Amino acid sequence: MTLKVSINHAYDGFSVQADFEAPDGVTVLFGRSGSGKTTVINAVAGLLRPDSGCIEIANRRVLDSKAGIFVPPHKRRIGYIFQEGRLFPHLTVKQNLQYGQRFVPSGVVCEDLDHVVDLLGIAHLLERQPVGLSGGEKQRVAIGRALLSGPELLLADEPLAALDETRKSEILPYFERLRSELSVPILYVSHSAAEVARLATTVVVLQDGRIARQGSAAEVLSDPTVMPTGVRAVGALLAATVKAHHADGLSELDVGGETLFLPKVSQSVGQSLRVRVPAQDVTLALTRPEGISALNIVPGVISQIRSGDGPGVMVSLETAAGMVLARVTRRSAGQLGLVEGMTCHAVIKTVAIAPEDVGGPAAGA
Ligand SMILES: Nc1ncnc2c1ncn2[C@@H]1O[C@H](COP(=O)(O)OP(=O)(O)OP(=O)(O)O)[C@@H](O)[C@H]1O
Repeated sequence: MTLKVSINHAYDGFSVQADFEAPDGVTVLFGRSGSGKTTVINAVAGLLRPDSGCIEIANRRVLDSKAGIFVPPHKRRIGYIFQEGRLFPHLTVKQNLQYGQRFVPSGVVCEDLDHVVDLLGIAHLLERQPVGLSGGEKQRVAIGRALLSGPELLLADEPLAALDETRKSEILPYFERLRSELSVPILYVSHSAAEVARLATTVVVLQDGRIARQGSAAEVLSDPTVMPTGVRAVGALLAATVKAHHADGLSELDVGGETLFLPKVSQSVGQSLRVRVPAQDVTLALTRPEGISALNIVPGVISQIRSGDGPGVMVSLETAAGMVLARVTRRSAGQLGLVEGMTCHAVIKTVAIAPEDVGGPAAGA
């Protein structure tokens, strides 16, 4: 099932022009505040009628301005997850979930309540009222309600934005499960590189109402020219497998034959995962360093050196583990004589990799 969007919409002083396709999996609409993300997602939901354009959900045309087609929101077969759960306060969790089921069109086979409850780990909450639930619990119920409405597309507008870091990391694995266990595509709005790294199958970057780039999470996160959140968020996305967990709190990963030690990850041995390695946490050395505290040293060949206006340069290193990026100063690059084609070593501090940089499985990475 695919979502196809081609819309134009103008406000006073700002216009949005977006043309993209969202295949199965999670498509993240990635952009700064005010770049037009909500305008696009609201047009898909039918909450906004764009000036012109076409939108297709699973081969059904829900908008065609030329043909005068505009399917209202409740007939679009969309599950919408808002920033804050928006549960009905007078209903129990179970009743909130059952409310979603009222919208399943007759003849449509939909997710089963028990399966959704299990998927989201909310069985123990079913008889509770929303008032006592944590932000993360509310959001899981809201996801469940959206799933139970028999959607052909899930829309999530910054669903983690209202949560603190702990709650965010509690919810992210559920979105990962939705991505791998359901066939419903998800259009997910975010301005967080970590969420893109964890979830995105495809990324659509919006800048000033226009699509600046569309590609895989690995491609977008490694391109300093399109990163909406600035150069500090640029990094490589590596596909890894858990090899072992050690008693000293480290996990050992295999990344294309290279070994990477990280603070203990939650995945079990044999599982695949994605690891985001921020470019600014990578140091370069011309020879394999010795007597150094960093545990991860990965050799590679410099494939690209990009410089912008600032003091830093972005060095891409082709390694057995995949492309690793290092952000170093222009001065260091000059002193080391870095040039494309040169062999050097990426030094990655274990503790620089945060838990939110690690997710799994690695599908679509
Ligand atoms: N109803 C409106 N009338 C006029 N301008 C609007 C309207 N809605 C949005 N805009 C403007 O359009 C631009 C894009 O807004 P939009 O909400 O789509 O961006 P966004 O990327 O979702 O931002 P945020 O992450 O802050 O929600 C902004 O400059 C906003 O001020």
